[in-house]
Amino acid sequence: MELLTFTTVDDAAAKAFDIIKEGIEKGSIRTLGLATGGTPLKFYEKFRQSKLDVSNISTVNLDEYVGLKATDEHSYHSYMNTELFSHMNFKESFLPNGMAEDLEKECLHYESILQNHPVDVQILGIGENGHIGFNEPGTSFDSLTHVVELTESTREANKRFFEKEEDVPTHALSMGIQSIMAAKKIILLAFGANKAEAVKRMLEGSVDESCPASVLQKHPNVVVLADTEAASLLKALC
Ligand SMILES: N[C@@H]1[C@@H](O)[C@H](O)[C@@H](COP(=O)(O)O)O[C@@H]1O
Repeated sequence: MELLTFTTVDDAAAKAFDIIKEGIEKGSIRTLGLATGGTPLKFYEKFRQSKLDVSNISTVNLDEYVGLKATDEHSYHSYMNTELFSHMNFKESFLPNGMAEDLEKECLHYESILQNHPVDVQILGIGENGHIGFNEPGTSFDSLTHVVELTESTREANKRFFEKEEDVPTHALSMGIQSIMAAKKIILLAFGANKAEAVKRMLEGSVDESCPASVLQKHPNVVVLADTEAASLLKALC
């Protein structure tokens, strides 16, 4: 895994966008994997300001809450529309449908979308407990898209996007770890001191299902773009 550290989130987001822009312009990116949360917001700002032509590009998102309509302002559908999709001309964009009547069937359907749209570059954030997508600690490294019961720590961390913690959905649909690992390249963004422990476990800990992000040590092409705070516990930098 390659690690690049930056003094500002802005610089890290610019680097992430440069990698994506180059891949799109060279034609090596046809499908882009996208993430939500606070971490990629600056990256999306750079993306929408670029006015890059993405009419040949498909996108797939990592996850969606169960029980929120696409139009609900708290859904990841809404987040993506606001931050990126409504500003750009992507060919097509896919997110799991958290309102599907049969969630298990929806997971299989989403996996077939991923099979038909192999991800060239996947953007990832990381949870404070080392989760990627919504794959909480203990998730099998063999997992495909699945229904997840969110941990209290994840609901607590995400309550800032809602009026109150009770409003945070208890379940989500998430690409599995195996689905994420299928991407040809992964760019993981990590910002802030609250991510430092997870970043350390991801890069320097054992590869273990108790830290989902540690699986990335087994991927041949991962770049971690971190700010100095998120990288502050790493041995090489101490
Ligand atoms: N499902 C999302 C992840 O895709 C995200 O990477 C992570 C970190 O979120 P944030 O960027 O807001 O810290 O947790 C959320 O729960």
